[in-house]
Amino acid sequence: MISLNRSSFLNKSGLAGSCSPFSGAQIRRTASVRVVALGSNGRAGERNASVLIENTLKEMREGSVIDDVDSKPTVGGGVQDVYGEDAATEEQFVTPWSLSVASGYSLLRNPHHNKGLAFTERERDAHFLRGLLPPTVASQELQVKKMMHNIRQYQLPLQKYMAMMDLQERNERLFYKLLIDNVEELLPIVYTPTVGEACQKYGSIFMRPQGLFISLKEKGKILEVLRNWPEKNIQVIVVTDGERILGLGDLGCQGMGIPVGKLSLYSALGGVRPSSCLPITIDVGTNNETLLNDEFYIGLRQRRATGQEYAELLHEFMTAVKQNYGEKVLIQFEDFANHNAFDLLAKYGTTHLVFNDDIQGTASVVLAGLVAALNLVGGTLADHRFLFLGAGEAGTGIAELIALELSKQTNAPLEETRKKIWLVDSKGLIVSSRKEALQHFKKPWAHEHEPIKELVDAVKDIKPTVLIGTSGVGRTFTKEVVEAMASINERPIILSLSNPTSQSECTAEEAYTWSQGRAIFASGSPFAPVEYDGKVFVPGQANNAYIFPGLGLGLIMSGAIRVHDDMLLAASEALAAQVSQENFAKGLIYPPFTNIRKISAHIAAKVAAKAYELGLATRLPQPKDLVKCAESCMYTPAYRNYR
Ligand SMILES: O=C([O-])CC(=O)C(=O)O
Ligand SMILES: [Mg+2]
Repeated sequence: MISLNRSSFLNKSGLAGSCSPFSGAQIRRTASVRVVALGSNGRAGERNASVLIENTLKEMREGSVIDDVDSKPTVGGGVQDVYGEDAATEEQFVTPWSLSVASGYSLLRNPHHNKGLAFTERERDAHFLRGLLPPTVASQELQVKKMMHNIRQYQLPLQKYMAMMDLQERNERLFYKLLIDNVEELLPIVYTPTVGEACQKYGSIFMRPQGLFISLKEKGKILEVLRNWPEKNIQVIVVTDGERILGLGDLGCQGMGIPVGKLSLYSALGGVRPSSCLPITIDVGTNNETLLNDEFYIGLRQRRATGQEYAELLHEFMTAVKQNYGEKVLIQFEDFANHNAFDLLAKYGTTHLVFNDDIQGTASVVLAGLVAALNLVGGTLADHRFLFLGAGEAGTGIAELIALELSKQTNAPLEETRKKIWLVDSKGLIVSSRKEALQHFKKPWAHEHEPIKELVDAVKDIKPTVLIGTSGVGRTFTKEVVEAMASINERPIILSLSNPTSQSECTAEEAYTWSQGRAIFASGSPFAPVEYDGKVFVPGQANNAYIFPGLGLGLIMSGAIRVHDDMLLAASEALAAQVSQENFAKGLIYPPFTNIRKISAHIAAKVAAKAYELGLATRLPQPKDLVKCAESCMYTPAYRNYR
């Protein structure tokens, strides 16, 4: 006997929260598929049932079940809850979708539906699970407690990472419950710094593939590859080509850890449903000799394709994504090398819903921190002078967003406000005499000045109030540099943004010690609190993880079709507004991650409001209360009850 256990039994309104973009007709049609399929489930109808199921699954895969139902506009953005699983409260029932042969075995092995020991007696009866589980029925809370206990036993962060990935592949809701309820503790595991180490060792620790791998071998077939992914309703893609993974450089195909990690934050921190998230790694080879010679390397064993070959593959990818998922799928570019990142953003920014997290997400989070820091140091943004070490994606991206904000605040042209911002790269201060030889994204920062080679001399000469590290090179904010900052400023603002921890320009301890406890410090990867001179200093984490989940949610829920710089400013403003007096009192310029879902809802609301204001939102009419809308859209990982 074959049973198709897949359906959506929704709450009465059939809405995924009060803001569902979902039409009733779609929902009825989806539900009826299940009724028909189960209706043919007797022995006599077995063959017919299996044909019907095949066809139904094929239809669902191709989207016709969901898409061709209604002449009215249907999905206008929003966080789709296609099967109503998240709309259902804990009291309401859903049916888990899984194809089984008179056994719940496949249900137990389906990470979207598996609840392990939390399957109730009733569910064990209804879903052929008897005997496949030991007799105990455990609550999700108890499972969380046990998992956290187990994870804390591991000595090495990488072991914790592997345990978390294993859980994600085994029981998705439990994974997200763990992550959401223990965000401060687990963020450094599923994200920076541990994810960096995981990418470096990805081939050796590789167990089950996560995400979609698109290599040069798939040229000409990318649309087919996308269709191999089991989920049809994708709303967010994070894509990397692995060439600049954090500050660790070219990790080729092993960069997959990054899109996987970023998207788990989309769901945990931003409430975007996991089934609508798609991690992708584009493998065009690697120039990393160590990996090319590593017998466990999982990617193409060739040097990187460049030029036309690269551009063609990327273009096929971008075209296929739009063709398969439509205009409103968000594509987040992540950890591309400078030479491709700026070009891809410029090329596809006008035709696709794209943003580059390293250029724009990082810029937004840093601007938020600087605006918040004004509460501690006083003055306006225009009263400050900014010096960067590192003039790549993050450096020039942040610089440009600061200049844009300054221009809006002071009505001065961008060319003028840029002059308050100075950048140092590996060859020294970026000045006009170097202009000809500079890469295009550095040219706007080539101001009139004598050449200066060393950072410390640039600090002494420019006298910045804010020093920002985006170099990808660890320990470059030396004692001399920090002391110079502290001799110029009562409260020097020092941001060491490079990731992971090994690449941070200085440690929290160094920043506080060398500035005699006067620095306002934040870093890209987390540092533990530091005790100095009998006082405890809590460093902030200036990481784009504050921004992209809320930004993405705002784009999706408004049905935005393009990302605009003003949305990044809106996100930044929303984040800065979430820093409380209590945080300031501790010297913090970012709120703690514990409240991140609330923060993301506020960011999403501001971003969506901006999308409506700019005429870039397609989900109409505009919901009245965007914060409520964002909150009601959010995925929650509590188990659903199965009928
Ligand atoms: O992933 C992170 O932690 C922040 C980021 O985008 C990067 O460093 O490339
Ligand atoms: Mg990145």
